[in-house]
This record gives sequence, C-alpha cells and structure tokens, in this order.
Amino acid sequence: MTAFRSVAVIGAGAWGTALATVAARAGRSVMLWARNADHAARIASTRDNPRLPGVRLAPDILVTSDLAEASRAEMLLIATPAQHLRGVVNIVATHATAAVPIIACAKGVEHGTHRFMTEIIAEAAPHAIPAILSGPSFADDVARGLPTAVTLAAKDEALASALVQALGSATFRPYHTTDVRGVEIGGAAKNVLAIAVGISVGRKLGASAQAALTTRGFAELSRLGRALGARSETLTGLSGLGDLILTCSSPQSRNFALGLALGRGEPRPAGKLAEGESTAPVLIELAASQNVEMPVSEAVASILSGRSTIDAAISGLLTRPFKAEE
Ligand SMILES: NC(=O)C1=CN([C@@H]2O[C@H](COP(=O)(O)OP(=O)(O)OC[C@H]3O[C@@H](n4cnc5c(N)ncnc54)[C@H](O)[C@@H]3O)[C@@H](O)[C@H]2O)C=CC1
Ligand SMILES: O=C(CO)COP(=O)(O)O
Repeated sequence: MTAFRSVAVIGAGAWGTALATVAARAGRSVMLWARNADHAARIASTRDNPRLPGVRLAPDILVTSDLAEASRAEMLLIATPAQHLRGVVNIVATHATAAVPIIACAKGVEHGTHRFMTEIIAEAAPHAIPAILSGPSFADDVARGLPTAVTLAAKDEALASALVQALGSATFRPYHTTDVRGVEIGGAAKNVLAIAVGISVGRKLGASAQAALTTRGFAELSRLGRALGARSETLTGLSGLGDLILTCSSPQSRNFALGLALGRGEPRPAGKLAEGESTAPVLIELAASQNVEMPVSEAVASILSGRSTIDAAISGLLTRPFKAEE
C-alpha cells in the first residue's frame, strides 16, 4: 500500500488549517487549498489564518487556490462545511482520476438527500475511496499540538490502518475502524445535541440537567446509530460519546456556544459555523424515516425553526411520559 507521501487538505477554515498542521507534523508533504485566491495568498505570505488566530503555519505547507493541483495528492482531506462537501468533491473528481482516499472531515448530513459524508464522496467521486475522520478535537487544540484522539474509518481495514499511520503522531492519535456509518452518525448528531445542552446551560437549568440532557442525548444518538447499523463500540467510542462529551461541556464548541446564546436570550455568535443548525432538520427527518424517537434533537430543530419557544420546548421535554431507561 502507498505511503501517502502527499496530502491535500481541501478547505482552509479552522479545521482544514489544523489538519494541514497535523499532516505536516506526521511528515507528509502538505498542500492546503483555499477557494479564494486572495485568502490563499494572504495565508501563504503571513503563515497565519484569521480562522485560526495565533497558529503559525509550518513553512513547508504549500497554500494554493488551484484545486486541480491539490486534487493530484495521494490523499485528500475535505474540511469544508458539510453542506458544501458535494460541490467541492464534484470538482475534485474532474481532476483526480486515480483511486485515492478522500477523507471527509466535515460533520453533518446533507439536506434533501439525507446522505452522510462518505456517501456523497462515493456518489461524486466514484473512482475514489471514501473515508471519514471524526472525534473530540477542537481545531485550536489540535493545531497547538495538545493531545487529541479521533476515529478514522474506511471500509477496508488495511487502508484505514495505513491512513492512521500516515496522519498519526504523538499528539494526534487516530484509532482506526471499518464502521464508517457509526463514525459519521456520531459527528453529525453530537452537534445538534450540543446546541440543546448549551441552551440548558444558558437558561441556568443546573449541572444535573446538563448531565441528564447529555446522557439522554447519547441515548437518542445511539438509537439512531443502531437503526442505521452502527456498532455499539463506535457509538461509545471517540467519535460518538467522546465527541458528545467534548461539545456538550465546553463553550469552546461553536454549537454549544450557539445554544448558550439562545438560552441566555443573547444575539447568536457572529460568523461562527455551527453545523448542528444545518443538521438538526435533516437529523429528525432521518430519525422519522427510521421510526426512531429523538426528542432532544426535535426540540432543537423546533427552536431553531421558530416553531417552538425555548420555554415550550423545555416544558415539552420535562412532561414526556415516564418510561423505562433505554
Ligand atoms: N473547528 C473545529 O474544531 C472542527 C471542525 N470540524 C468540522 O469541519 C468542518 C469545517 O469547519 P471549520 O473549518 O471549523 O469551519 P470554518 O468556518 O472555520 O471554515 C470553513 C471553511 O470552508 C470554506 N468554505 C465554505 N463554503 C465553501 C465552499 N462552497 N467551497 C469550498 N470551501 C468552502 C470557508 O471559506 C472556510 O474557509 C465542519 O463540518 C466542522 O463540523 C470537525 C472537527 C473540529
Ligand atoms: O467538532 C468539534 C470538536 O470535536 C468542534 O465543535 P464545534 O463545531 O461545535 O465547534
């Protein structure tokens, strides 16, 4: 199997920049693609990306806005927002014809199609090998070299393991699995649940409610995961429970921070991507199609769409019938 000497990171936001740093630390030859040529030129000359302030980009990371050039790498990491992944992979597919791994690093489910990230890659770039990287990892922590561990999934175990070898280092520790769907469900659902927990903290409902909501959130994430064939060790692993714990406990999470602002009745944080907002309506459509109950996610979707007030949604959750814990 190839040693994956060259890596292209597609999307120069906070996460793409952190991942470029990770790949450079692991000894890869790295190219970071930004869609805007001026933005790419500015990052290339200043070695600083305003999306990830205070992090200096290693001198050997090439920054480009040429997608054809980036698409020729031996491994591609896609770090655009989830709803834009298809658009960018469509273009990548016109340039890259070899069967290279394309690793989705976005967390979400596509509107309209209900497709998970690796399904989109499979449709948009049929010659490529889809994989997914997800887990508890704030871009800022990762870029600064603080210890993090994530899950990397591909259908072929040998390939998943080779990708881990190519990207892993002492401070960025990917664990490999073949449970692709399990990994992508965790990353998508935890963002929606983090908004709910942020709202409860913003409303000062207390630490006990925060723990209860996170746990019941995990119950519904697991129900959907099981219905879609995820393995229980994935759901309780880094990309499931691990990422849920991180984002439901820290205002550093943009999803949690959005919930916090909503709960406090404050303006939402400006210019911050909170993927849970896009994922919430799709997640509940997906759950309904599987006859899976996701009351916490439904409450988030109804608050975000204006169908429910926060107080009505909280009251709705607290007055649900008592039942067995499952
Ligand atoms: N920031 C973090 O700590 C982590 C983020 N992620 C995931 O990574 C994905 C990206 O998040 P961030 O980098 O944090 O967001 P960000 O808001 O910092 O950056 C998003 C980037 O995508 C680019 N972009 C937007 N639309 C595009 C399009 N149509 N084509 C190409 N590029 C486009 C933007 O120019 C921007 O550079 C999200 O799905 C997020 O959930 C995953 C793990 C950690
Ligand atoms: O996915 C993340 C951490 O694992 C980042 O969380 P936010 O997108 O909520 O900031």
